[in-house]
Amino acid sequence: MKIGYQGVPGSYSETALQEYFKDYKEEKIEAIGYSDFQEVIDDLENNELEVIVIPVENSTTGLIARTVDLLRYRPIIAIAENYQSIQHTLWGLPDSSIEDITEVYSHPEALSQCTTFFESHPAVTAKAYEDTAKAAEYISENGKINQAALASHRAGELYGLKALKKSVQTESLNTTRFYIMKHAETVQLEGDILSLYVETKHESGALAKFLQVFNLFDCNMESLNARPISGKPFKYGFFMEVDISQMTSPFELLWQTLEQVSEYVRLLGRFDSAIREK
Ligand SMILES: O=C(O)C(=O)C[C@]1(C(=O)O)C=C[C@@H](O)C=C1
Repeated sequence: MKIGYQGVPGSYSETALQEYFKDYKEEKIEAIGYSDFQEVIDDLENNELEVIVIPVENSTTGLIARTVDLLRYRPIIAIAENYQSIQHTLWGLPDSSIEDITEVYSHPEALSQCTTFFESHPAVTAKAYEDTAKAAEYISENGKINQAALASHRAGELYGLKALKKSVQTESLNTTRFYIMKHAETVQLEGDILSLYVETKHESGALAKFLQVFNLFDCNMESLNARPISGKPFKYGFFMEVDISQMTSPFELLWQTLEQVSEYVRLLGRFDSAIREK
């Protein structure tokens, strides 16, 4: 089975993939790293890949808009979620020390999870890189004593680097949530959590009407995020997740009602919570 992720070996996405599929025995797993989220998602849509693992939310910085914005109009669907504790280590060359460091490379998301480190080290410049593990690889290959990377324990070890500081992230409980996604045609929908994206009608109370449906169907709202709609300045679409475990009506009825009160609604995922007690 071909599974796509963004990054190179040692990235957090690869770790999420390995952990989620660790007990999978049906066929051999081929993990394929991509440099770009758009390409990973395109290849799932084109059936070049069977599954993808992508980060969608972080406990420190919130919605990962770079990825979820790409999911809005595509026939792909999340069938599960996975949570990873993200503990960033500052990795340098074997003979460098933290006082030598003036440039720190990492994925933009990882850099933004470590703002207090940069505030307390004003001489250090944050440099955006494709992914955390690739940044570690770059430090190793570039051989400059003043450069370091923020990356996982596994990435630092894989690329032969020295840990200059552990747990650099601002929040000790820093956690990233990943979606495990498949092509919509190949999916059997089940699970208590619905992930959806909606654009409401342009009339007063339209969003309130949409949300009222969840109240009527005994669905518990878990999250709501507004994102700008491309090509429509200052118009917003909404990402939301709801828990339907208390719902007694058929799913189809809920869905028909949501379609009636929206301009556009797409199911982005249906799965069981990986952390909530049943
Ligand atoms: O660069 C990586 O290691 C990734 O897997 C990407 C990513 C992200 O996009 O959020 C994944 C988890 C962490 O939040 C930091 C970076």
